Amino acid sequence: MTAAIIDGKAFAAGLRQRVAQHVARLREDHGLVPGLAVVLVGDDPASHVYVRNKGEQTKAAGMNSFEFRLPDDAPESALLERVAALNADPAVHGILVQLPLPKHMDAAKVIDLIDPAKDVDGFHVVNAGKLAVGADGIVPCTPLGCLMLIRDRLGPRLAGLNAVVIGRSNIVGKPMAQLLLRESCTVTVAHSKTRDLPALARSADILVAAVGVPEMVKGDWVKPGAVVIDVGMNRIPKADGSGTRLVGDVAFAEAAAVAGHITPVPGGVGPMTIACLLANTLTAACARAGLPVPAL
Ligand SMILES: Nc1nc2c(c(=O)[nH]1)N[C@@H](CN(C=O)c1ccc(C(=O)N[C@@H](CCC(=O)O)C(=O)O)cc1)CN2
Repeated sequence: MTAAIIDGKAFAAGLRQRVAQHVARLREDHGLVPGLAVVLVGDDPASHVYVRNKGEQTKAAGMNSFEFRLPDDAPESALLERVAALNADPAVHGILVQLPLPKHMDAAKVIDLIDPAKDVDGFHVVNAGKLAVGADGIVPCTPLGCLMLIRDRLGPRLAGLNAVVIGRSNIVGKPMAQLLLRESCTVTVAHSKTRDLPALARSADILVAAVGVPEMVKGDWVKPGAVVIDVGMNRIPKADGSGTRLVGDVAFAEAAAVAGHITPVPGGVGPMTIACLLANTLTAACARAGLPVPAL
């Protein structure tokens, strides 16, 4: 079997277009322009690229983009003050603090200060709690994007399928498991202490790898025909020593020989993250205005 490749880049482009159409209607019918504020602390080169892309894609969708930068050695209080000001700003519907933060800052404390209604990352405990109890809230972008890609391949009815999520982070693994549970999948969350992970992975109709270990999931971990979603983004040295290349948590060629559907890295889950951020910002703006939240 050779898996069908899930083109996250194309799917994300379609989602951004649908968001832009809703944004245009919101402006025409209600004079409302959603606004997204992104706060970047420090000099991490990858974060700078992600934040620039977020700004460009926000504007391309017809929304207002506000960007704030703080130096690497800024005190935590400066970031907390910025978040408090954005909470109070009526032009801002979504707030995102780019992670990772410098070591002297406590990400949990910063996220805790974000107004949950503006927490377009869906990382606040209020939004995590809403997801856990099945209430409407803001869902973290990467797992939301993964679910959209899974649904696109398997249809809306995932009930009864076995899903294995490798990784238990608050940002991806746990919300991914909650989303699949909400779809009535039978969900197992695996982690570094899981016994016989290859056998567990082989039981999965849906296998999500979000562990941060380059090419850890081998071909013989994959059930024939499974949907394999690779959230990993790992830079490893090229074989000829001429720089680095990006690989996922899945050994792509091996897994693609067995799976039914598989996301590549790059071009799979990654582009969905920013597209879902735009969708969450639209959702937050509609919710605050008391307007129906569009189905995307
Ligand atoms: N506050 C947040 N911080 C971070 C998040 C997040 O969702 N919220 N996620 C990541 C970074 N990230 C967005 O912020 C992000 C990462 C990767 C991509 C992407 O499109 N990746 C491409 C490859 C890019 C490359 O070549 O390096 C792909 O996979 O095709 C988008 C967004 C951590 N921080």
